[in-house]
Amino acid sequence: MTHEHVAEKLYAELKSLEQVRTKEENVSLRQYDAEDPESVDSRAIQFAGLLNYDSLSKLYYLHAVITETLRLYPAVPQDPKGILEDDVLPDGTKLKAGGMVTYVPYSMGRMEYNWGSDSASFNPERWLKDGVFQNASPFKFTAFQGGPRICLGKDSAYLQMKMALAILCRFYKFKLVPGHLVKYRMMTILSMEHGLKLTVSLRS
Ligand code: HEM
Repeated sequence: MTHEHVAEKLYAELKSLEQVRTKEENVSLRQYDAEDPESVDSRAIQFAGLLNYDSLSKLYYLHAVITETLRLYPAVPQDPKGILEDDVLPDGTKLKAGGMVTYVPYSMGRMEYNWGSDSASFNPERWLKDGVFQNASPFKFTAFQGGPRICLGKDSAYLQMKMALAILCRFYKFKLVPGHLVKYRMMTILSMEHGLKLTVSLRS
């Protein structure tokens, strides 16, 4: 299923970055205009110059799109643990040494109990309140695990994903090749059975 309205909303958010460029930034970016100011390379370099920790942290819709993607398609879909000693979980479940216990972000991200009746829908808006991103507990949104062993690279991962996606979604449109079968393979890392075939076209 395509979500063209999401791509257009994201594009609008990214375009708005260009309007808040300061005088100083315009001056420092001018050097790239010299050769061919209209080439996509030149414009992408200029745009990349607008991306920094502060500007990226205000891209709430982009943050919501990434988080909603990881809710439905967590990079680590299931996370098993070996049991070293007999133990009892807070709900009374008894664990035996030598066994395994697994939490499953793929299923937890789709539970109506957690996400409501539209849990299966891709809806970035669920993460926004008055346009501002609202975090969920890491025990509800478990793509990065929670507690003392939570992913140490979470912020770094968001920064990298936001940087790459901001440039790609500002300059290109992506369309799924008609008839291409999108199928996931559940492994330690969620991967795609047949890859993801897309047509890429340049935005103006
Ligand atoms: C979308 C990207 C990422 C996802 C979904 C993700 C997810 C996770 C998950 C689920 C765990 C827990 C694994 C376990 O049960 O032991 C984990 C641990 C960890 N991640 Fe990530 N990760 C991502 C990117 C990164 C990046 C970019 C870095 C480094 C810059 C990183 C560094 C770590 C480290 C060091 C741990 C081990 C923490 C510990 O056991 O104390 N991760 N990550």
